[in-house]
Amino acid sequence: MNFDLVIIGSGTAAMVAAFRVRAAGWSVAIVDEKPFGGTCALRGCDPKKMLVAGVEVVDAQRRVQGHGVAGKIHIDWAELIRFKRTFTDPIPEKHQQRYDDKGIATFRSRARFVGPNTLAINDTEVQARHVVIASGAKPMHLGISGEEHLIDNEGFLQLERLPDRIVLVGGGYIAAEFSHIAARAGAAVTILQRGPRLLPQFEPELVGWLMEAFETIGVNVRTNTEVIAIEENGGSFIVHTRVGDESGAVHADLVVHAAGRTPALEQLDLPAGGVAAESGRLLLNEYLQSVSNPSVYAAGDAAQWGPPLTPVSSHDAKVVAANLLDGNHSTPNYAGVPSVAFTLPPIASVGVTEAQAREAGLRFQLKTERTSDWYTARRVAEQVYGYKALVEEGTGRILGAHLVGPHADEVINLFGLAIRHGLTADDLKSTMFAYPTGASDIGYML
Ligand SMILES: Cc1cc2nc3c(=O)[nH]c(=O)nc-3n(C[C@H](O)[C@H](O)[C@H](O)COP(=O)(O)OP(=O)(O)OC[C@H]3O[C@@H](n4cnc5c(N)ncnc54)[C@H](O)[C@@H]3O)c2cc1C
Ligand SMILES: NC(=O)c1ccc[n+]([C@@H]2O[C@H](COP(=O)([O-])OP(=O)(O)OC[C@H]3O[C@@H](n4cnc5c(N)ncnc54)[C@H](O)[C@@H]3O)[C@@H](O)[C@H]2O)c1
Repeated sequence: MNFDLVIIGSGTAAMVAAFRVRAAGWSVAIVDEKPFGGTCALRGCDPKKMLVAGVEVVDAQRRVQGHGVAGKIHIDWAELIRFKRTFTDPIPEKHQQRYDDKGIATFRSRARFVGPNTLAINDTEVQARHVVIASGAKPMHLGISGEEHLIDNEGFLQLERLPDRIVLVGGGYIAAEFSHIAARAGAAVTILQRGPRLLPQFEPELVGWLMEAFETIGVNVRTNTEVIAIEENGGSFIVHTRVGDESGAVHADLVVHAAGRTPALEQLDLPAGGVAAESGRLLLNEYLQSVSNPSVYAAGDAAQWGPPLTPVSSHDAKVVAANLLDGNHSTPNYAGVPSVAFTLPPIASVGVTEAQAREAGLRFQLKTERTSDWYTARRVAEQVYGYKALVEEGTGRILGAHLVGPHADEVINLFGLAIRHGLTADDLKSTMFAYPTGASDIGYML
């Protein structure tokens, strides 16, 4: 079998690249060992946010108690998971149908290199003029005893029953988001974070304000706490920890991996394809092309050239498709990529942080404030609301914006637009945003 292009993976990066290259008339094949759809649609962003939709109601109910709304509601976990499945279950077949309609060949199998332009798929050797590695990321290997007891994001999002005691190992995006879901659904949740604070990707002050929300819902957050072993104990688990020189233990019915993800390259037999990698990362040039095998490109979480986020996977795929079709000319541009952790309320960030701006020697004006008394927060009885904004001296361009509170997940996109397209603080201030909306606060943040 021969193809102009074989794409390893069927997530966002693979799908976007496949459609673009196929539209130009190339023969294209997609190969994934899991059902088609990838992490975001099946095991990440989308199913997670369907669970968030349920617990948002519980959160709103808590906030407005005593403000004209009475009565208690609760999460029926099994029903919430069924609701999620109304979205996720049909996806693989829908994607298969789309590939069939466009004449893209599909393989449900693991792929590995057996030569620079040859892949082993289903025990068949497939020749590929080009290969795109869009194999995504997988939970990092922790190298601790009892690691096999961890479930990952896929397992958590499929739980038919919510266990009573849940431990999340790690303190980044997944721990923050899953803890907010599980605690509001009734579980006792503990986060064990090796680092000194939760969500190190976000501004420390804003994370500090958000910690009140973790306290309110009873999430037990332990920082500077490294998980060193997981022991099975008659159907439940003992999670062994180290805090400085002290050791400790936490009992749990479920232990979830939230300790980082790394490019999924192990199974690909990269040396057989002459594809260079170092410390678990592909060696790529600025066109997202392998430095050692020019037939091979990479996109999305597998490339990890930009932040491991869905819009980045899509952007990378467009860059790679353009380079495949018209020769190397397109390079990724990650300016203004917003990032949100979907806690309740959400925390969001785009552009440089204050620490990055100082380190880079940028000249900027900084405005930061906790704004629990602003109308946007008071209207929904939310205490956690605040921002930090960095505006470049001289040009007035927005360098960074960081938000926590109601609508942060939507408003951050306007700052993203400003950063990506070089808009200034005056441009944003002179824009008439609908009132009263989250965006109508932007003028006061600058
Ligand atoms: C729990 C969770 C929540 C997330 N939430 C968000 C969010 O809210 N917003 C956001 O922007 N991002 C979010 N992300 C990140 C986002 O999901 C990823 O950045 C994105 O899905 C990556 O897409 P991709 O196409 O690069 O890879 P993937 O979608 O991961 O696709 C890779 C595919 O390759 C397949 N594969 C791997 N190796 C092989 C092989 N050897 N042979 C065959 N197939 C193989 C895998 O089975 C997989 O299906 C989240 C991630 C997780 C884990
Ligand atoms: N909303 C979103 O955009 C979203 C949501 C979920 C996941 N994601 C993506 O998925 C990736 C993975 O998410 P994640 O939360 O697993 O990783 P992360 O990198 O956000 O956080 C991992 C944390 O685990 C800690 N850790 C590592 N080993 C540990 C140990 N042995 N004991 C205790 N703590 C330990 C680290 O200190 C780190 O802070 C992220 O990089 C993100 O890009 C994005």
